[in-house]
Amino acid sequence: SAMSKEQRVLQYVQQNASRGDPDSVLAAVDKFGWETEWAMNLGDVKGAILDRFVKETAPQTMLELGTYMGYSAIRIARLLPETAKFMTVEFDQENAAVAREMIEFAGLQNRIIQITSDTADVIPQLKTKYDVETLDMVFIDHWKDVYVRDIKLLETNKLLRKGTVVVADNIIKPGAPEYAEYVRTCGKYDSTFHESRFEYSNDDIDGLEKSVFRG
Ligand SMILES: Nc1ncnc2c1ncn2CCCCCNC(=O)c1cc(-c2ccc(F)cc2)cc(O)c1O
Ligand SMILES: [Mg+2]
Repeated sequence: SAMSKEQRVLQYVQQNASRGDPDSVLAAVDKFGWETEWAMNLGDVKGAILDRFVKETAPQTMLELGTYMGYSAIRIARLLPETAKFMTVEFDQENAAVAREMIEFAGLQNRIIQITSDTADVIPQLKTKYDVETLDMVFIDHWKDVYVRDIKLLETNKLLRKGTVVVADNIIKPGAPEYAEYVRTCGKYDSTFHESRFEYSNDDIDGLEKSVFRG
Protein backbone atom coordinates (compact mmCIF):
# COMPACT_ATOMS: atom_id res chain seq x y z
CA SER A 1 0.00 0.00 0.00
CA ALA A 2 1.09 3.58 -0.50
CA MET A 3 3.47 5.11 2.04
CA SER A 4 2.14 7.51 4.65
CA LYS A 5 3.58 11.03 4.82
CA GLU A 6 5.48 10.01 7.93
CA GLN A 7 6.98 7.02 6.09
CA ARG A 8 7.98 9.34 3.20
CA VAL A 9 9.81 11.58 5.68
CA LEU A 10 11.57 8.57 7.22
CA GLN A 11 12.64 7.34 3.76
CA TYR A 12 13.97 10.82 2.92
CA VAL A 13 15.97 10.82 6.17
CA GLN A 14 17.37 7.33 5.52
CA GLN A 15 18.44 8.40 2.01
CA ASN A 16 19.74 11.89 2.82
CA ALA A 17 21.01 11.98 6.43
CA SER A 18 24.02 10.28 8.04
CA ARG A 19 23.32 7.29 10.30
CA GLY A 20 24.27 8.12 13.91
CA ASP A 21 24.27 11.87 13.26
CA PRO A 22 21.21 13.44 15.00
CA ASP A 23 21.81 16.92 13.57
CA SER A 24 21.80 15.55 10.02
CA VAL A 25 18.51 13.75 10.77
CA LEU A 26 16.93 16.96 12.10
CA ALA A 27 18.22 18.90 9.08
CA ALA A 28 16.74 16.35 6.68
CA VAL A 29 13.31 16.37 8.37
CA ASP A 30 13.31 20.18 8.32
CA LYS A 31 14.40 20.35 4.65
CA PHE A 32 11.55 17.99 3.76
CA GLY A 33 9.12 20.08 5.82
CA TRP A 34 10.16 23.39 4.21
CA GLU A 35 10.58 22.15 0.63
CA THR A 36 8.40 19.11 0.04
CA GLU A 37 5.61 18.32 2.51
CA TRP A 38 4.51 20.17 5.65
CA ALA A 39 4.36 17.97 8.78
CA MET A 40 3.52 18.73 12.41
CA ASN A 41 7.09 18.48 13.73
CA LEU A 42 8.24 21.13 16.20
CA GLY A 43 10.58 22.31 13.42
CA ASP A 44 13.81 24.31 13.36
CA VAL A 45 12.56 27.72 14.51
CA LYS A 46 10.63 26.61 17.62
CA GLY A 47 13.21 23.82 18.00
CA ALA A 48 15.97 26.36 18.66
CA ILE A 49 13.93 27.80 21.54
CA LEU A 50 13.38 24.32 23.05
CA ASP A 51 17.13 23.62 22.65
CA ARG A 52 17.86 26.67 24.79
CA PHE A 53 15.39 25.58 27.49
CA VAL A 54 16.86 22.04 27.55
CA LYS A 55 20.43 23.36 27.81
CA GLU A 56 19.46 25.81 30.59
CA THR A 57 17.58 23.11 32.54
CA ALA A 58 20.01 20.20 31.88
CA PRO A 59 17.36 17.67 32.99
CA GLN A 60 18.34 14.25 34.39
CA THR A 61 14.70 13.10 34.14
CA MET A 62 12.62 14.23 31.14
CA LEU A 63 9.18 13.33 29.76
CA GLU A 64 7.69 14.12 26.32
CA LEU A 65 3.96 13.77 25.62
CA GLY A 66 3.42 13.15 21.89
CA THR A 67 6.36 11.58 20.03
CA TYR A 68 4.80 11.79 16.53
CA MET A 69 7.72 10.87 14.24
CA GLY A 70 10.42 11.44 16.83
CA TYR A 71 11.77 14.83 15.70
CA SER A 72 11.57 16.59 19.09
CA ALA A 73 12.63 13.42 20.92
CA ILE A 74 15.84 13.42 18.83
CA ARG A 75 16.15 17.20 19.35
CA ILE A 76 15.96 16.76 23.13
CA ALA A 77 17.97 13.52 23.50
CA ARG A 78 20.94 14.85 21.50
CA LEU A 79 21.41 17.44 24.29
CA LEU A 80 21.11 15.01 27.25
CA PRO A 81 23.95 13.13 28.98
CA GLU A 82 24.02 9.30 28.74
CA THR A 83 22.94 9.21 32.40
CA ALA A 84 19.65 11.05 31.77
CA LYS A 85 16.31 9.22 31.78
CA PHE A 86 14.11 10.44 28.91
CA MET A 87 10.66 8.92 28.17
CA THR A 88 8.49 9.83 25.19
CA VAL A 89 4.85 8.71 24.82
CA GLU A 90 2.83 8.24 21.63
CA PHE A 91 -0.38 6.24 21.19
CA ASP A 92 -0.57 6.19 17.36
CA GLN A 93 1.03 2.84 16.48
CA GLU A 94 2.05 3.75 12.90
CA ASN A 95 3.72 7.00 13.93
CA ALA A 96 5.39 5.30 16.91
CA ALA A 97 6.86 2.75 14.50
CA VAL A 98 8.23 5.52 12.25
CA ALA A 99 9.63 7.29 15.33
CA ARG A 100 11.39 4.12 16.47
CA GLU A 101 13.18 3.85 13.11
CA MET A 102 13.98 7.57 13.02
CA ILE A 103 15.44 7.42 16.56
CA GLU A 104 17.49 4.32 15.68
CA PHE A 105 18.82 5.97 12.51
CA ALA A 106 19.90 8.94 14.65
CA GLY A 107 21.67 6.48 16.99
CA LEU A 108 19.73 7.66 20.07
CA GLN A 109 17.77 4.50 20.90
CA ASN A 110 19.81 4.01 24.10
CA ARG A 111 18.97 7.49 25.34
CA ILE A 112 15.21 7.44 24.68
CA ILE A 113 12.61 5.22 26.37
CA GLN A 114 9.84 5.11 23.79
CA ILE A 115 6.38 4.20 25.16
CA THR A 116 3.49 3.42 22.78
CA SER A 117 0.43 4.15 24.88
CA ASP A 118 -2.04 6.83 25.96
CA THR A 119 -0.42 9.42 28.23
CA ALA A 120 -3.40 9.12 30.58
CA ASP A 121 -2.40 5.50 31.24
CA VAL A 122 1.35 6.12 31.40
CA ILE A 123 1.55 9.15 33.71
CA PRO A 124 0.07 7.29 36.75
CA GLN A 125 2.60 4.48 36.17
CA LEU A 126 5.77 6.58 35.93
CA LYS A 127 6.76 6.20 39.58
CA THR A 128 6.04 2.48 39.89
CA LYS A 129 6.72 1.08 36.41
CA TYR A 130 9.37 3.54 35.16
CA ASP A 131 11.13 4.21 38.47
CA VAL A 132 10.64 7.98 38.27
CA GLU A 133 10.77 10.01 41.49
CA THR A 134 10.02 13.48 40.07
CA LEU A 135 10.49 15.05 36.64
CA ASP A 136 13.03 17.80 35.97
CA MET A 137 11.42 18.75 32.64
CA VAL A 138 8.33 17.97 30.55
CA PHE A 139 7.61 18.76 26.88
CA ILE A 140 3.90 18.68 25.94
CA ASP A 141 3.07 18.34 22.24
CA HIS A 142 0.17 15.91 21.87
CA TRP A 143 -3.53 16.68 21.31
CA LYS A 144 -4.16 20.25 22.38
CA ASP A 145 -7.38 19.50 24.22
CA VAL A 146 -5.67 17.06 26.59
CA TYR A 147 -2.78 19.32 27.66
CA VAL A 148 -4.72 20.49 30.76
CA ARG A 149 -5.87 16.97 31.68
CA ASP A 150 -2.29 15.75 31.57
CA ILE A 151 -0.57 18.57 33.45
CA LYS A 152 -3.17 18.05 36.21
CA LEU A 153 -2.36 14.30 36.12
CA LEU A 154 1.33 15.17 36.56
CA GLU A 155 0.40 17.31 39.60
CA THR A 156 -1.86 14.76 41.28
CA ASN A 157 0.66 11.97 40.71
CA LYS A 158 3.29 14.08 42.52
CA LEU A 159 5.61 14.04 39.50
CA LEU A 160 6.42 17.77 39.65
CA ARG A 161 8.73 19.38 42.18
CA LYS A 162 9.80 22.99 42.90
CA GLY A 163 11.52 24.15 39.71
CA THR A 164 10.22 21.50 37.29
CA VAL A 165 10.11 23.12 33.85
CA VAL A 166 7.02 22.34 31.71
CA VAL A 167 7.20 23.45 28.06
CA ALA A 168 4.16 23.26 25.76
CA ASP A 169 4.01 23.60 21.95
CA ASN A 170 1.23 25.15 19.81
CA ILE A 171 -0.03 27.79 22.23
CA ILE A 172 -1.21 29.92 19.25
CA LYS A 173 -1.62 27.46 16.33
CA PRO A 174 -3.67 25.32 16.49
CA GLY A 175 -3.89 26.78 20.01
CA ALA A 176 -4.24 25.48 23.53
CA PRO A 177 -6.25 28.29 25.17
CA GLU A 178 -7.51 26.33 28.19
CA TYR A 179 -3.94 25.20 28.90
CA ALA A 180 -2.49 28.71 28.63
CA GLU A 181 -5.25 30.03 30.88
CA TYR A 182 -4.65 27.27 33.44
CA VAL A 183 -0.86 27.56 33.80
CA ARG A 184 -0.99 31.39 33.83
CA THR A 185 -3.77 31.74 36.43
CA CYS A 186 -3.82 28.67 38.72
CA GLY A 187 -1.04 30.07 40.93
CA LYS A 188 1.14 26.94 40.76
CA TYR A 189 3.51 28.07 37.97
CA ASP A 190 5.66 30.97 36.89
CA SER A 191 4.65 30.93 33.22
CA THR A 192 6.08 32.81 30.23
CA PHE A 193 5.06 32.81 26.58
CA HIS A 194 7.81 32.68 23.93
CA GLU A 195 6.48 33.85 20.60
CA SER A 196 7.86 32.17 17.48
CA ARG A 197 6.77 30.93 14.04
CA PHE A 198 4.55 27.98 13.22
CA GLU A 199 6.53 25.00 11.91
CA TYR A 200 7.74 25.40 8.27
CA SER A 201 5.95 28.75 7.90
CA ASN A 202 7.35 32.24 7.38
CA ASP A 203 4.08 33.96 8.20
CA ASP A 204 2.06 32.08 10.79
CA ILE A 205 2.72 32.89 14.44
CA ASP A 206 2.97 30.20 17.10
CA GLY A 207 4.87 29.88 20.36
CA LEU A 208 5.94 27.86 23.37
CA GLU A 209 4.72 28.33 26.94
CA LYS A 210 7.37 27.71 29.60
CA SER A 211 5.91 27.07 33.05
CA VAL A 212 8.07 26.53 36.14
CA PHE A 213 6.31 24.65 38.97
CA ARG A 214 6.42 26.63 42.24
CA GLY A 215 6.31 23.50 44.43
N1 LIG B 1 -3.30 11.10 24.97
C1 LIG B 1 -2.33 10.84 24.07
N2 LIG B 1 -1.32 10.02 24.41
C2 LIG B 1 -0.36 9.73 23.51
N3 LIG B 1 -0.33 10.23 22.27
C3 LIG B 1 -1.32 11.04 21.90
C4 LIG B 1 -2.35 11.39 22.77
N4 LIG B 1 -3.19 12.23 22.12
C5 LIG B 1 -2.70 12.39 20.88
N5 LIG B 1 -1.58 11.67 20.73
C6 LIG B 1 -0.79 11.56 19.53
C7 LIG B 1 -0.09 12.88 19.24
C8 LIG B 1 -0.67 13.45 17.98
C9 LIG B 1 0.11 14.65 17.48
C10 LIG B 1 -0.28 15.87 18.30
N6 LIG B 1 0.15 17.11 17.63
C11 LIG B 1 -0.76 17.84 16.97
O1 LIG B 1 -1.93 17.50 16.87
C12 LIG B 1 -0.28 19.06 16.27
C13 LIG B 1 -1.07 19.62 15.27
C14 LIG B 1 -0.65 20.74 14.56
C15 LIG B 1 -1.50 21.33 13.49
C16 LIG B 1 -1.66 22.70 13.38
C17 LIG B 1 -2.45 23.25 12.37
C18 LIG B 1 -3.08 22.42 11.47
F1 LIG B 1 -3.83 22.94 10.48
C19 LIG B 1 -2.92 21.03 11.57
C20 LIG B 1 -2.13 20.49 12.58
C21 LIG B 1 0.60 21.33 14.83
C22 LIG B 1 1.39 20.77 15.82
O2 LIG B 1 2.61 21.31 16.13
C23 LIG B 1 0.97 19.65 16.55
O3 LIG B 1 1.80 19.19 17.53
MG1 LIG C 1 3.32 20.62 18.01
